[in-house]
Order: sequence, then C-alpha cells, then structure tokens
Amino acid sequence: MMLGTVRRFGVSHALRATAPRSISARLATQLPKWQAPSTLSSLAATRSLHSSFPRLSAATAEAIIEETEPSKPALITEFSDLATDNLIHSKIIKNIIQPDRMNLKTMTEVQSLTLNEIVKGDDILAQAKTGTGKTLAFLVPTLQNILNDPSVDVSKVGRRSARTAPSEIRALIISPTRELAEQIAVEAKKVAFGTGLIVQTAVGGTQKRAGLAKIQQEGCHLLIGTPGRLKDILSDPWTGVSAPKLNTLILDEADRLLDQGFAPDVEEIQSLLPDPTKVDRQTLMFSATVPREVMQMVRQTLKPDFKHVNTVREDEVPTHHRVPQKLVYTRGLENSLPALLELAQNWQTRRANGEELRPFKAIAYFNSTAETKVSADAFNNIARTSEFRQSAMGNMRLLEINSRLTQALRTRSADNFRKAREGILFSSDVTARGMDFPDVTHVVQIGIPRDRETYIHRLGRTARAGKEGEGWLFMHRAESDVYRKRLGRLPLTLDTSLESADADLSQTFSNDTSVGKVVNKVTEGLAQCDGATKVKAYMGQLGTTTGNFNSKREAIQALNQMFTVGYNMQSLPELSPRLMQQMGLNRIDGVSMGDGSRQRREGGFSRGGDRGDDRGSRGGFSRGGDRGERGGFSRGGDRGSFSRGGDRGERSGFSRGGDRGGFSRGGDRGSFTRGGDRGDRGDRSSRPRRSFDESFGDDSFRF
Ligand SMILES: Nc1ncnc2c1ncn2[C@@H]1O[C@H](COP(=O)(O)OP(=O)(O)OP(=O)(O)O)[C@@H](O)[C@H]1O
Repeated sequence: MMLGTVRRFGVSHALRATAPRSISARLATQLPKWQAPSTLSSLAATRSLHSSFPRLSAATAEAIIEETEPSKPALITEFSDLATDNLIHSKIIKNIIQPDRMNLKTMTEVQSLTLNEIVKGDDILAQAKTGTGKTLAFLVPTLQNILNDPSVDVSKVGRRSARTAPSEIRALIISPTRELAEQIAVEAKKVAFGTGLIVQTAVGGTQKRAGLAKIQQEGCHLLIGTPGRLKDILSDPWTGVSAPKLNTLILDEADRLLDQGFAPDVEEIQSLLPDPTKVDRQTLMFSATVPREVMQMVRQTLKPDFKHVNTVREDEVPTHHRVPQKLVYTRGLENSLPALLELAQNWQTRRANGEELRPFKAIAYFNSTAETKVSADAFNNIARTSEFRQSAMGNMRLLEINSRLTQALRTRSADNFRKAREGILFSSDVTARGMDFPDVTHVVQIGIPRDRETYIHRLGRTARAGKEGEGWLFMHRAESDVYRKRLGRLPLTLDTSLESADADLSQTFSNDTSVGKVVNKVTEGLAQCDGATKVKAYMGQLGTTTGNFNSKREAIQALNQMFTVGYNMQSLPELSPRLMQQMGLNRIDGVSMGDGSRQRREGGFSRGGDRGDDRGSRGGFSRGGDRGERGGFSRGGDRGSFSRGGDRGERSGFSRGGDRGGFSRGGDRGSFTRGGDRGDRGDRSSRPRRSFDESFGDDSFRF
C-alpha cells in the first residue's frame, strides 16, 4: 500500500482542503528577533548557551498570542512552568531542569510552539533549524501523553512478575540512522527517568534476539528504531512484539524518511500499526528541512488538519546566520587533504599562541565511504610521527565513521568523538543528520554534497544549542556549475587563506616552507595507506566526481591526477568495458580499460564507494534526477552520477515503475561483482531483501 493511501482520519479532526497557516509562521514574520532569556547567565555556566539560541520571551510570546490567537493558551517558555495545570508530570520537569540532570531552563522556540499542540493530540509537521532542540520538542509531550493514557499502568514497572507487556507500546519513533536512534533513546531515558515509562530501541546492526528479549522482559512504552529493524520485528509474529495500542508515530528527520530510500519501509511499518480509524493515531514529523518535493507525502501521511510549525522564515536559508560558511576552491582533488590538515594546524597553532579559540573539533564529510577510510588512514599515519605528537595537534583524536564499519565500531567512533575535546571525525553521511556531538567547531565538506538538504544537515553538526562554529566547503573549480545548480543560494564566502588548497602537488616541496610541510606530511601519510584502499577510494569517487564535475572528461582527469599525484600510485585502476560504456566513459581519454580482474584481485572493486549514509547502499536518491540507482554499476547512493534524470532506481513504493537496476540489470552486475556477494538485494524475487539498516558492512553493491 502506498503511504498516500494510508491516510486515515481521526474522529476529532475536521477535514480541511489545505494545511492551515501555522501560528508559528505568523509569529516568525512578526517577531524576527528571538530574545535571550533573562536568566541565561546562570544557565550559561553549565550549558554555555549562545544568546542567539532561538527562544521566545514569555512576555513577547504572550503579547503575540493574544493579538493573533486570543483563544489559545499562552505559550509556555520556561520548563518549570510546565507544572501549571499539571501539563507535564513533575518527574519529567525535574529531570529536565535539575542541575544534576539535564539542567535546562528555558524552552527553545520549536519546543514552546509545539508542546501544547502535541499534548492536545494534533498531527504536527515541525521545521526548525538544526541543533534547536527538536528532539526534546517531541519527546516531552509524547512521554506525557503516554502517562496521560489511563490504560497505561506504570506502577507495574520493575516487578518482574507483572512486567509491562511488549504490546503496551504506545509510541514509535523512526530515525533514519542507527546512531540517531540510539541518541534519541538516551535523551528519552533521561526525560522519562523515574516515571516508570520504559524506552527501548530496535536498530539494525545490533543483535536482534538480545533486543527482543529485552523488550519482552522489560516491556516497552516508547520504541525507537531504524526503519528496517522496526519493520522486521513488527512484521514477524515470532518476535512477540506488536503495537496494538499504539497511538503516536514520530518521524524524526521526516523528509529523509519520506524519500524513496526509506519510504517503502516506513509505509510498511505504518501498515503494521493499528488501523487509525479504530485506534486514533497522532503523527509527528520533525526536520530542519522540508523540501517542497516531500510536502505532498507529508500531506498524504498526516491528518488534513495537521499543524505546520515552521520556525524558519520562508525567505531564509535554514542555516544559522552566526555560522560563517566558507568556500575553498582546490586546484585538484588531491589538495583537499592538505587543505584540511592546514586548516586544523592553523587553528591549533593560533590557540597554542594564546588566541581564545575552542579546541579544533571537526567533522570532515566525504561523499563516499572509501574516501573516509583513506583519509582517516592517512591522517592516522601522520599522527604517528613524533613531530605531530609533539605539535599543537598532538592531542587530536582521529576517528572514522561510515556505513561499512561494524555497528560496534560505528558506536565506538561516535562515542569517542562525543567525548573528544579535540579531533577530526572522518565521516560519510551516517552522521549528517541529527547527531549531537558536543562542541564541534568546524564542519568541512569535501566535494559538493548530493543535495542542498545534505549540505544543511551536515553543517548543522556545528553551532548547536546556541554555540558557534564554522562551515567549510572544499571543491574543485570544475564543480562550480553543479554546485550552483544543486545547492542554490547559500551564504558562502570565498576563502583563499589555505595555501595548500592551491598548491601544485606535482611539484616537489621543501619542508622549509609552511605549505611544503603540510603537503609532504599528507603525501607521506597517504604513501603508507595500502593500494587496495586507494583503488577503492578512486572507484568510490568515480561516480560522485563524474556527477559533480562540469564534464566527465574533467572529472576523470582530476581523479587520475589525484590517484597518481596525491596517492602516488603508478597505474590507474582498470575499468571494465561494460562499466565504461554504462558510465559513458568509453570515449574519454585517460580511463584505463581492463577486465577488472586486477581490481578484483586487489579488492579494489568491492562495493565501490557507496556514498554512505544508512540508506546509501540501497540507493535511491530522494529528489531531482539526482539519485543513484540501486543496482547498477555503483552501489546505491552514488550520487546520481549514473542516473539519468528520472530513471532512478526505485525499490518499490513510490517509484513510478522505476527500473530498479539503473544502469545495469541483473546479470550486468556480474561483471563488476566479486564472487557472489552482491546478491542480497540483487534479485528480490528469489531472495528476501534484507533491511537497510541490517545490511551494512557486508552486502553493499559491488562492481
Ligand atoms: N531548551 C533547551 N535549552 C538548552 N539546550 C537545549 C534545549 N533543548 C535542547 N537542548 C540541547 O540542544 C542540543 C541540540 O538539540 P537536538 O539534538 O534536539 O537538536 P535538533 O533540533 O534535533 O537538531 P538536528 O536538526 O540536527 O537533528 C542538544 O545538546 C540538546 O540537549
């Protein structure tokens, strides 16, 4: 069933032809300045909030509300005031405001504007900038609504003999990535502490059986998970987990969950929930971005009288104005890593020289997982030198996260980066949305991201909760046309301060020059990386680069230069004739043709470069013609370099008869496949398709 047909109307909701203009939208236009709370200074000691963290002052909000919506209750802006009329349980409030617990005082704008509506039971679409507290905005009222349900008996909790049955699940939160689901669960447990409410998770990559046993033994009121795993456990009667009384469904990062990669799973999950004509269901959608393309899906999924709470003004780019965003043109693709090292070194050196700067804590985003690996390996090799260890960079943690790592390693990297005072996380898009790493000072995007939303969400990993941060985009000049087309209007300013970005790396550099020091370190770091990793990185970038560059010819030249000059490799990876034909590279000089056997021997063709978020290996881009085919030469998700607008590799669901295989169908893939290990998603008719979030680490597409 299509999501669109899942629309069911709760008895209390009147039908309306169009979504109502939101109160917040009106507020946003009338109230451009968000006022910091007068009590900020005491809070700042522990939360160090920036005054621009969007909040409503109580007085102003009341005035506005009175003027615009006289019948509405006044907006509450202080968490402590939520005790009024027993709106929120005292234990929840205590958990939020107590200094030894979450230690929060004043609600953010999105929290104030959605709380009453959610407690009332309305469907909501909420859009607010990254890092403005959307998680608590849906958690607090949702947990309260479960407590308000007279059929929920929290007094049984903890008594083994009378434990809460799994069928007590009242609310379900779907998150696009495992790490985000875990993060939401941590927050939910903090909010629910002492209330008797039980929060459980169901995420891919973890032991399904252990998770199920936990749910069965302890019970569950709020279940948080990733689409694939949730679908698995709810559809399998043997798990004993069902949700017949569920009345709240939350889609965090809703636009992502409604795009083609995830929508079929989300749709299936909805079909496994109780019929909303019998059990009234509230649906909440939260995201920093709600592109026009998903609005139709939103309308089809929410009740017709849903509230659209939008704290981002229509004429505004949903990034924080306080985040300087800089664009660096690199001479070649091989200049990105030296430029990243130079950026980090410059910052740390300025700090060491007494400038008041926070420790450099950056996330470097790459468009393919293989690139994250080669870059992290190179930096780790550099970090082993005594010169590095003794420098201002000496305490940096250098971590890697991408969808090909085991879940245990992913979790460890995320935890270590969370705890790190200074460091660089080399990341694919698995961390691009929702992840709340504290104190990230820099987000560096290497190569243009696959779409505008990805740019915004990645950037949103810095400058969270009112703090400051910087965004950097490194790109080759030949990416400029696609950059403009794909990303549209963004407040980026050109930066030419990084010498190594423009250095000609085919030259030899003396260690006596500052640029030489940087370049030589990276060259040495890369020299120690193994050849197979470099081949994978080349192959991983083949798709993204040919899609990002103004022409394929320029892309191939740039990649070859990166491979030979940057990676110091002698001979170029060979592409099979079929692959070249599929990519339209057969008439382009500089592509090395072979039968692919060398790469297969070296492991270079394995799972070439999936772009690497938790949906990446299934492919399917959300919008535009810009999405990767599911089958095809490249793994899912390769940014559409191979997709010809429109023939996107839909898996099912919302696709209009999309030819799933993209460039190659069925047997085509064989030529790029190592052994038989492409297959889990290769032939859905003969083999069950595994869920996305279960599938990483071992079965992405290979070519
Ligand atoms: N009222 C508040 N006052 C101060 N800090 C808050 C408040 N609410 C949430 N925070 C903190 O702000 C940070 C960002 O919150 P959260 O992760 O919910 O942001 P988000 O809006 O969901 O961001 P994203 O769009 O990236 O998912 C978290 O560290 C959270 O603890």
